[in-house]
Amino acid sequence: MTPLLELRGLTRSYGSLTAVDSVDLALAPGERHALIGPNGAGKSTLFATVAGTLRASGGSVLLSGQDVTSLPEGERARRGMVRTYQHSSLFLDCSVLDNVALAVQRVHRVAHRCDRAARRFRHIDTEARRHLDSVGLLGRAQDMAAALSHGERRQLEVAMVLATEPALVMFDEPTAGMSAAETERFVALMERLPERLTVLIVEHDLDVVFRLAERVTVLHLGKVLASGPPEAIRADEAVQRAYLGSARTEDLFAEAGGER
Ligand SMILES: Nc1ncnc2c1ncn2[C@@H]1O[C@H](COP(=O)(O)OP(=O)(O)OP(=O)(O)O)[C@@H](O)[C@H]1O
Repeated sequence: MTPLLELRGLTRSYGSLTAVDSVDLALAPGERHALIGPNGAGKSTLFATVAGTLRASGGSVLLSGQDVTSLPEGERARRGMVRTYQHSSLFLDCSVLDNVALAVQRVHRVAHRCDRAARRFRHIDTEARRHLDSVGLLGRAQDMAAALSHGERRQLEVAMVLATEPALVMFDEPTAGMSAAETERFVALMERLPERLTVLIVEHDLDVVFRLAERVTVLHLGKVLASGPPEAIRADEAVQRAYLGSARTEDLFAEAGGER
């Protein structure tokens, strides 16, 4: 089967520093894949290079077998590869519903403005409400986005991503800054995402990673140190050594062998 996402020798340098070094990776359609690694391992750089936010210095990125390496981020998004940002990308002075309507409009290629005209087409309104419902925010549809809590804003961003009808969604540390309750709600939302969606997630909270991911890739010094199912990653001695001395070592092994 053709991988939904494939990286072949993907490399990104900053001057003489090779932050991402010849990374090979393949995600099957519908796979939930997490990218982890100690601080400075190259996760953010790899993520941005895959999304097209950063240019690759070498190697290639293939989406459903098509080489997208030379395409800018917007064109990759139009082809179904959508990323989230650590900082919010919402229109805070628009309603919650209008934020999603704008995302739906982009898919239907209708000119977008944050006012009532954004929803003058019934199908856009219906679609936007459906996506809001799927993330549990339909009850907040008429509120301003600015009135949402941090966790709710992240839920709204998921609705906006879903509205673009992506094949691959790349989440950049989605639970950063969330309370425990918000994280719990967010993980439940991620677990309810449509099965056909392929997900790549960079996440520092290893508890979240081990709950959501079917496969985990560990980066260390820009290279793939290990890639496999969560249980194998936890048991991997090279991974344990890479995390040694990091505050996250405990997270990595806290649940080893335990049930979730
Ligand atoms: N814009 C930049 N210019 C120069 N070096 C950079 C730049 N961005 C990152 N680096 C370096 O590249 C390496 C990888 O950094 P990157 O941020 O990708 O790692 P990371 O795994 O995401 O780290 P963290 O978990 O701390 O966010 C590090 O050595 C970092 O100092």
